[in-house]
Amino acid sequence: MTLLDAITGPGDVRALPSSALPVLAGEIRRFLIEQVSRAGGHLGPNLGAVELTIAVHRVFDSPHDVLLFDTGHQAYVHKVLTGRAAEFETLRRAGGLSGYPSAAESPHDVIENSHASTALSYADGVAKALRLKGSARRVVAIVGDGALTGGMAWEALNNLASTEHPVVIVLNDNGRSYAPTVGGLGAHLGALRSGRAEPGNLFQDLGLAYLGPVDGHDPADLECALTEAAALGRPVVVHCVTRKGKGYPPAEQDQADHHHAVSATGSNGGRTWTDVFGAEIAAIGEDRSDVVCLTAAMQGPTGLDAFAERFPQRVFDVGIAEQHAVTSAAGLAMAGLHPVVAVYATFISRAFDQVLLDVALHRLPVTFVLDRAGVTGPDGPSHHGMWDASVLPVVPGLRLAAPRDPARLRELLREAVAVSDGPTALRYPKAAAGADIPAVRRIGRCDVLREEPDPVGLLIAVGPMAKACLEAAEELAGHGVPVDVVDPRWTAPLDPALVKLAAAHQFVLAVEDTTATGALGGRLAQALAVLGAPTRVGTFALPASFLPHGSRAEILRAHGLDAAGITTTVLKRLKEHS
Ligand SMILES: Cc1ncc(C[n+]2csc(CCOP(=O)(O)OP(=O)(O)O)c2C)c(N)n1
Ligand SMILES: CC(=O)[C@@H](O)[C@H](O)COP(=O)(O)O
Ligand SMILES: [Mg+2]
Repeated sequence: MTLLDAITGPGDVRALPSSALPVLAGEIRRFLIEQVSRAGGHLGPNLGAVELTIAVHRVFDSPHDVLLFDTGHQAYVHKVLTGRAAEFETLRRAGGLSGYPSAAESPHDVIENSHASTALSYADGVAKALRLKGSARRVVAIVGDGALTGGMAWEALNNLASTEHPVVIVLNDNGRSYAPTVGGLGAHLGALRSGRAEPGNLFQDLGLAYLGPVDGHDPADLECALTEAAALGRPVVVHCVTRKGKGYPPAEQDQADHHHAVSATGSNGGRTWTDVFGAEIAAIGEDRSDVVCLTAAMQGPTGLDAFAERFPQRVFDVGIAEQHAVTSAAGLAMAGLHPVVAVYATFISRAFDQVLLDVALHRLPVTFVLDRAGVTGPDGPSHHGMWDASVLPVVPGLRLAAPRDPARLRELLREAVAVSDGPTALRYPKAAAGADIPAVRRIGRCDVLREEPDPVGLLIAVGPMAKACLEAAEELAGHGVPVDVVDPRWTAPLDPALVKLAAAHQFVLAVEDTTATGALGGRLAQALAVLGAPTRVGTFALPASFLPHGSRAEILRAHGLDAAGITTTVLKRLKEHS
């Protein structure tokens, strides 16, 4: 029986003698390495948070005290210490443990959103409420150095600094996001870590108490500092210095790669959309010296490494700061360049105002490349890229494209960076990019992929849905239901040629890897209604809800967005209207 076997909750962690803590930490590391290497997930961040999380649970009393994990990818140790070790076999799998805190799993879990830089704002709000309710519960925010590069974090610190709220800010400083933390803050934290804080202390200058730097892998140091912080009764930063991947040499030596380890079964193989983008943007960089790229602390994951290697002066990592990235891109465009902002689709939501009023209002040539669009998979509801294709079409002058295959990604990316009078955006999923799908002919901006002599309907295959739509069309032909298939390529604004093509069919179904609200199908239906066309238009997309984690294929299949589901839906809807 190991110490870990006996941990059913934080009470068991607090009951351990200090002498047992290094043994427990070692057991937890071995457990994480085994579990995460098999299932995939955030190995490096969690190996770095072992002692820190043990200390937090020994000094504070969750769930009476409120523990707020920023981003939440480093909460595996928290899950182990709150009685969920036995469920780790199911980590990030459909129906199993989430890779982030989940209130449905435990009363110890609070923030479910995996978007960084939010924990201090939650802490500010929770602390204000507890104060008004006369509660003595304490509030603890565990925040990474990378998350501190997000603007929200400083909006919250600005507020917290003017209060006497007992908020303990555990700064988990390993000096990195994926890559080393950038900017003046990265340098300042480095100076504080080394004790060379000649320019003073940013946190103290704001009016916050500061304790540190503390060895984030020394249980006694950590408990002493957290106990002192808890007794202060005012907002305090406990600056813990940790190492990402601690205790596992491969993760310590290649910290970026082990930030998010792929499962032992490996990825689904094959060239990904990100690979295709990465090669093409580097080629474009050769042809267009005005093209520059921006990343929000995710140069590698968004495929910009090749461009950065070739053009180091033309790629800008702004930290986890998507809002700043977009408006800085607006500045770059105002000064005559063509910026490409590469972010995951889910994170562009954070910068909608900047896209709308800092870029589009000025009709600036900024191109947004939205990776991980649509159903993302194991990262769960706040990582699915399900809202960009609904919100971006309301931006006046913005053109949105969805490539169906590698050739179209290259083609549409070049079309996008050739636009000089407004913003453009491309979106593609976290998946193998598959083979090229040739067009029969082009109408307007659309590619006709299949054309029947006497079709009963039209499938509008948006982006990566093309393959499943063509397979469905083949199945439908076997049922004596011939349908045409068209790929719009540019999904917003609506192509008049697409509207005209749809008006020529009795039945049209738009198949989309995005939430149904605001999708292309709805906008097409409105346009056809204005024309008075008799066409029946349907949208076949994801529900307007938060989808749990699982594999991309499982989730798409569950919502009928595979060939079989599309076939069934077409037959069902044709029958309803017969
Ligand atoms: C708004 C937002 N942008 C990007 C990401 C992707 N992301 C996940 S973890 C991470 C790095 C976080 O660094 P840090 O806060 O220092 O935590 P660490 O992994 O070092 O423990 C990033 C950029 C995110 N989760 N949220
Ligand atoms: C927590 C976070 O936002 C990232 O680490 C994300 O989990 C990475 O996902 P990918 O594996 O799709 O790059
Ligand atoms: Mg970090």
